[in-house]
Amino acid sequence: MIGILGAGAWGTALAQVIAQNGEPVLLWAFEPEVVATMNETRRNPVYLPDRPLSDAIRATGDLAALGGCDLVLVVPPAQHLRGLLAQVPGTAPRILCAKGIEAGTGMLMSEVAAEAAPGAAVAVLSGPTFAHEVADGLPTAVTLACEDAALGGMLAGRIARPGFRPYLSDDVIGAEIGGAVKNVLAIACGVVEGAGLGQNARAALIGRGFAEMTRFGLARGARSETLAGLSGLGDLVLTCSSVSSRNFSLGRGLGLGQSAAALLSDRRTVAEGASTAPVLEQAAAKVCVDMPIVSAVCALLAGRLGVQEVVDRLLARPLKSETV
Ligand SMILES: NC(=O)C1=CN([C@@H]2O[C@H](COP(=O)(O)OP(=O)(O)OC[C@H]3O[C@@H](n4cnc5c(N)ncnc54)[C@H](O)[C@@H]3O)[C@@H](O)[C@H]2O)C=CC1
Ligand SMILES: O=C(CO)COP(=O)(O)O
Repeated sequence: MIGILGAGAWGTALAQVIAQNGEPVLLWAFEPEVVATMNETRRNPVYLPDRPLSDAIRATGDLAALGGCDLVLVVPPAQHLRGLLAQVPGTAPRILCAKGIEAGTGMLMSEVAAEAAPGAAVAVLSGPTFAHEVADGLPTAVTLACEDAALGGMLAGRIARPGFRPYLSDDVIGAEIGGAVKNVLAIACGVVEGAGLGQNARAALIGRGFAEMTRFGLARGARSETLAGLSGLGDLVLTCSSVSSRNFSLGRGLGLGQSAAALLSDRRTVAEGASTAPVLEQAAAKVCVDMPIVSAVCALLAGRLGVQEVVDRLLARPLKSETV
C-alpha cells in the first residue's frame, strides 16, 4: 500500500492519480474534519473541491499508520515536513513532494529528511503540476530524482500512470532547488501582473529569474540540465504564467498594493515562496550568489520597499553580461 502524508491539494491529487488502477492509498490529513469528510463523502472540499475521490483512497489522522506502507509520498507544507516525517515509523522509501527550503536551517527537503527519517531512502518528485489538473487526469510530466538509479526506476513504475509521466534523474539537489526557487520567482511575476508592468517585463523576469536559479543551483552542486528541465524551467514557466498558482496570486495582490500580512493572514492554502524567499536570500549570500529578484521579493514581503521602489532599483542595476 502507498501512503501519502498530507491531504492538501497536491497530496489529494497524487492520491487520486495513484488510486486510478485500484492501488490502495492511505492518505494522512492534518485536520480531523478533513479525514472524516473524505471517508464519509469521498471528497476533500477544503483543499481539492468538486472532485470525487477514488474508493481506493482511505483517509487517516494517524501518522503511525503510514508505517505500514511500503512507500510514502511526503506532501506537507515544507515548514512542517521535519516534524511530521519524524513521526512516521519504518524505513520504507519516501518520495518528497514539498517544494521549499526549511526556515532556520536553510536545508533542502532531502537534507531535512536525512535527519528526520534516517535510514529511509529518499527521492524527490517535482515539476510543473497544478494539482487540479493532475486530479482531472490531464497529461503531466514530472522529474523523479533519486541517487539510486535502480530504486528510482522502481519508484517511477509505482507512481506512473498513462497521464502522469515521471522522467528519471539522479540530481536530487537540482530537482529540489528548481521547485523551491521557482515559487519565489512566481511571486515576482505576480507582482508584474498586478502592477500592470506588461508581458515584456514578465518574460524578462522569467529569463533573469532562471539565471538566478541557475547561479544558485550550480553553486549548490545542481546540474544545469536539471535546472533547464521539468523541475526547474518547466515549473518556472507554469507558475509564472497563471493565477492558478498560489505564489503568483500572492504576488499579484502585492502588485495591486495589498500588504503581504493581509494577503497571508486569511488563507488556508500555502504559498511556499513566502517562507522560502528570506531563507533563500540568506542561503544565496552564504555561497556568494547574487539573486536580485529574490531580494526584491523579500523586500516587498517584509514591507521594506514598495513596488515602484523595487522596480526602480532593479532597473537601475549596472548593465552587465547576460551570461550566468
Ligand atoms: N498544489 C499544487 O498544485 C502543488 C503543490 N506542491 C507542493 O506541495 C506541498 C503541499 O502543498 P498543497 O498540497 O498545495 O497544500 P494546500 O495549500 O492545498 O493545503 C495546505 C496544507 O497544509 C496543511 N497544514 C496546515 N497547517 C498545518 C500544520 N500545522 N501542520 C501540518 N500540516 C498543516 C493542511 O493540512 C494542508 O495539507 C507544498 O510544498 C507545495 O509547494 C507541489 C506541486 C503542486
Ligand atoms: O508547484 C506548483 C505547480 O507546479 C503549484 O504552484 P503554487 O504553489 O504556486 O500554486
